Amino acid sequence: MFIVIVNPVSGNGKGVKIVSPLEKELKRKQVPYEIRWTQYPGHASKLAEEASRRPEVKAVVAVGGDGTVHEVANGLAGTDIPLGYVPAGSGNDFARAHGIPRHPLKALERILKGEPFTVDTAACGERVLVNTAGIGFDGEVAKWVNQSRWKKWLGKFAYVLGVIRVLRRFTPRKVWLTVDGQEHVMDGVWLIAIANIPYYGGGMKICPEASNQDGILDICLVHNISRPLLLALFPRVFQGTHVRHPAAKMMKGKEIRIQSDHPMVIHVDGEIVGETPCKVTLRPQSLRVL
Ligand SMILES: Nc1ncnc2c1ncn2[C@@H]1O[C@H](COP(=O)(O)OP(=O)(O)OP(=O)(O)O)[C@@H](O)[C@H]1O
Repeated sequence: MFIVIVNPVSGNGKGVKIVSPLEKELKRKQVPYEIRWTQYPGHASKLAEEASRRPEVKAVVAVGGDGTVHEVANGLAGTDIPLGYVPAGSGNDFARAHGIPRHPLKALERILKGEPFTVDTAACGERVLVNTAGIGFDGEVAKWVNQSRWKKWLGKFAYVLGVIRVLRRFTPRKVWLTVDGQEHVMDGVWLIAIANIPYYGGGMKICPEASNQDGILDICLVHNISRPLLLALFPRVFQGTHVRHPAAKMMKGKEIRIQSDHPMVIHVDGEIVGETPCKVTLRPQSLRVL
């Protein structure tokens, strides 16, 4: 039995549109399935957790964007039930990182092949991080994008608009960053990204070396840079060449603690989860993916 969890608001309604061809294909292939529609933010986690307790369930398939993957993975991490993904969002960074086809039927074909592999996740408070967490400037951008009506019209380009908007008013902070027990005290910190995959915000390659199969988290901290220089540096994140700039400090670690002189907004996989202080801990090989 496949449980298909669909977020009807993802991708400006794309999630809804692709359900009918998916159902047609599942019926044609005589694959037993159930469709579950999410009714509110957070519902997908609950549905996935319930599904994971049913012995007849072989996999849970998320249909939506990275927010839906995040929620379904939160319900499945630590269990043996694999996560399948049919992309229907605007960013689709999880799909990009795993080479999951954009075409729904091709993505389904891959799921039905049934070749699961295991990936790392990380714990951030109560949440399981699958893709990337962003603290500070990134958190503010994610907050702006999630609340903005522009996402509906601009898709992933809403993140670019968000960067420009937030840049004008963001104040860099003093940060105490502890990576595997080693403390770094940094002034003028704009952002700290903690990555399990290279991308966030719809293809921005914030930590080009990040991999969810290497047993370590990648960190990109940007500090001591003026507003105009940060704006000039920004386009380089799409190629991942920002890492060569002296304002970008790249690190790796398994346990990361962050404190700041002022609360900084945190997003986990694009969802706002709170403010600093926070702790992110690697959970190696904790999620099965199809
Ligand atoms: N029925 C619902 N009504 C309102 N919001 C929902 C519902 N179901 C899920 N959500 C919320 O919708 C939000 C957006 O979902 P998701 O990230 O999957 O799509 P997206 O924003 O289009 O894609 P992406 O994150 O890849 O850009 C998530 O925060 C999720 O919690």
